[in-house]
Amino acid sequence: MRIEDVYIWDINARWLGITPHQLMENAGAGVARVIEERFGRGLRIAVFSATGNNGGDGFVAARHLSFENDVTLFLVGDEAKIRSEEAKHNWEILKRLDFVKIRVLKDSAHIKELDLSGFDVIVDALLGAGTKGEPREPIRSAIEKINEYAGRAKIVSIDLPSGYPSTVRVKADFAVTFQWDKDEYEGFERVVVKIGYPKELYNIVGPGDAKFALRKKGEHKGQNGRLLIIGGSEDYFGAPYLAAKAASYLVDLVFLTMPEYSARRIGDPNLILRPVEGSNFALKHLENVLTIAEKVDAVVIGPGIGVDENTKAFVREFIRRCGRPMVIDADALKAIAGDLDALRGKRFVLTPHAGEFRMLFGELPPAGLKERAATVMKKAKEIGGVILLKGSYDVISDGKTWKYNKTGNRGMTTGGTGDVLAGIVGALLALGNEPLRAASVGAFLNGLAGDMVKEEKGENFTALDVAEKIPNATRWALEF
Ligand SMILES: NC(=O)C1=CN([C@@H]2O[C@H](COP(=O)(O)OP(=O)(O)OC[C@H]3O[C@@H](n4cnc5c(N)ncnc54)[C@H](O)[C@@H]3O)[C@@H](O)[C@H]2O)[C@@H](O)CC1
Ligand SMILES: [K+]
Repeated sequence: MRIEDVYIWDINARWLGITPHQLMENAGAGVARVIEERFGRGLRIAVFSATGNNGGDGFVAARHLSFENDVTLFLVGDEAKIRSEEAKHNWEILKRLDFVKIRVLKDSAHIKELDLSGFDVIVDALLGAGTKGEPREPIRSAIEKINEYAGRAKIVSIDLPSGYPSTVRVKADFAVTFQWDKDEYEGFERVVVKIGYPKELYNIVGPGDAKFALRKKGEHKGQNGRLLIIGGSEDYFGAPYLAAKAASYLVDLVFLTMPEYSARRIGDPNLILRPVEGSNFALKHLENVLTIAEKVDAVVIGPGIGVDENTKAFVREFIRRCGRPMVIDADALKAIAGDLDALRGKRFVLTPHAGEFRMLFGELPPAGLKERAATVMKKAKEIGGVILLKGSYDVISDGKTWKYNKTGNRGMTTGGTGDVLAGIVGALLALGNEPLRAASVGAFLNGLAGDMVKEEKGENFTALDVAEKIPNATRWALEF
């Protein structure tokens, strides 16, 4: 597991309603269970907790262990410094118990005098994932004290040997780590216990993914993404406009290239217009549009671009020659159906609904979520890119893994919400996100914006309403 995944899953778990209290209870109980399974019961056990959540896990473990063992809890530090609600809660419980002995060790002098020779097991809950730098006093003395008993008592660390990764660390027999065993932990034995994170976290898209995707990179104009939207035809100008409008809330610069005929109807100062002559895209525009694409970080092609044969040839050639990550949407999907070779070696997201999926791959996606995911994953693998299959649950895959998104509502069947989605995904690509993350978070934010509009207006709204709610959806995710 990567630290990044764990960060995202933690936030998404909270979004699903899983509380820090539940996690701490399961963590502490898991530690107690492992100790009793390995060493039996009727033991004399010392638990060393400091004032962070690692210490909080220690408070819970002490309570669970005290049912059948003789437990002493050593608090290293000042009880006023116990930080989180859940750790405080568990500390207050411990203080009400009469069969758990508590000793508060505020300074190193008291720790140095300790005699731990009567204990069979020492539980180390001093420092965990929140450690910064070498352990400071009085925790450092507590680590040294525990290490005096290495080989004599069993030493079990919670999450990490306290002090890790510095060399001043507890010499643990093993550490009990929680559910997501991080790859970067090494040099000590680990026993992994599950603490109630559901399996959905591997696949569901939530605010954790969004927070990660929306981190700002730079303070200067253009450093936070430049996006090009290619779309519009004699029949449509609203679709590319909606995509551009949506993207303009997320990136610094949005270039909109459209046939002059429809570009004339757009007067939005937030967008940079780059019209091409005539009423439809055709091969003669290719070099010009490729030159514009060189100046941007990502491209969206397709909204309202139409299905004129010359336009389709333009789309195929553009995709073949463009070196930027691309969102290929709407009519552009029609242009590449039957010529998926154009995608070879490209970084891209296709955004079909079920009908377009069938047009591309010759089969309708199955109905059940897992079956649907398997199909999307297989096709994504075949074409070497990301597919975002739109539906009541959106399914996204890069061929290696898959995600699904549950935000959104029936009101979003209104025309143009797909264009908004393409714009958001393009913007997230332009911000430097991997196509899988851009597509997943795009689906999430689009649906969330739609849900926010529904709150206000009911189910009858327009795609422009959705686009205009993107700042709110983004803020909600960043503040979650
Ligand atoms: N979802 C989660 O994040 C879960 C976390 N849990 C536990 O929470 C732990 C992380 O908790 P926290 O983030 O509170 O961090 P820790 O409890 O690891 O440590 C933070 C505390 O130690 C202090 N500290 C940091 N570096 C220090 C140093 N070098 N010397 C002395 N003091 C130092 C900080 O000021 C802070 O008070 C995990 O290791 C795990 O045990 C579990 O309860 C399960 C769920
Ligand atoms: K620890």
